[in-house]
Amino acid sequence: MSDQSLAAPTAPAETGASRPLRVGAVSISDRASRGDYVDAGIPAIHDWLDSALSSPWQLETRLIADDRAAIEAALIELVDVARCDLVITTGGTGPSRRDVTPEATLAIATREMPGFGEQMRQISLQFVPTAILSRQVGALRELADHAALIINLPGQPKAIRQTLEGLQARDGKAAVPGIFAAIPYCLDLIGGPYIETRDEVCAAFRPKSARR
Ligand SMILES: Nc1ncnc2c1ncn2[C@@H]1O[C@H](COP(=O)(O)OP(=O)(O)OP(=O)(O)O)[C@@H](O)[C@H]1O
Ligand SMILES: Nc1nc2c(c(=O)[nH]1)N[C@H]1C(S)=C(S)[C@@H](COP(=O)(O)O)O[C@H]1N2
Repeated sequence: MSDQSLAAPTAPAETGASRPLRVGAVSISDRASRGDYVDAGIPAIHDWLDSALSSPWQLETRLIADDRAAIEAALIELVDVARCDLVITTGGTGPSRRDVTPEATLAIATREMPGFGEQMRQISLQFVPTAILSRQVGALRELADHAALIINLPGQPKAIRQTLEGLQARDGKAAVPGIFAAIPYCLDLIGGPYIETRDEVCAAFRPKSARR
């Protein structure tokens, strides 16, 4: 975890109530980044956000190799320079030697948000027994005047929708809620824009007192 002095603990985060959500999408794959196959990670993140978000948003994308320094640099640039509110990574969360996305994320983060990793593994276990192999984390990077939530998704492109959206039961209710249901309120709390979702894809949950 990076030096806590990055965040000024008493400083209010930048208020972003009425601007578009800025999202960073980072696909981390040795083979996709050198062109062995076409990257499917960024399109999957884009398409899911497009289906789920009803309020305005913008996307900044990066395709990089499983290289810790490159991942850290991309995350820092997306938060500090591009001023993303939310950064979604895909790939590099497993146990292979080249999988270093969680280490890079925690190295540039100010605080971990353990619920995201826990919930994503719970969701993924409904789809694949190897879900326990993902070391994915969620974390905040907090600057004096801006903050972002960073979440790691597995590299398998199908996992992107599964973890963000969760699993619907036959009655249409969420059998296992996707992690995105908690993201709008998390963004409220860290000073990001107030975002809205399409209930049929992802019903955002906010306490009554936080609804507008
Ligand atoms: N960015 C991507 N675009 C398309 N398919 C991908 C991508 N990342 C992973 N996959 C697919 O998901 C599978 C599992 O992903 P995993 O992250 O374990 O790949 P990997 O073995 O680490 O290799 P690499 O980092 O070169 O993608 C891959 O074998 C590939 O079929
Ligand atoms: N939803 C979902 N989660 C998943 C998977 C998947 O196919 N779907 N693959 C698992 C596997 S096989 C691995 S090794 C880990 C890490 O994958 P990564 O290195 O591509 O991030 O994610 C796990 N989580």
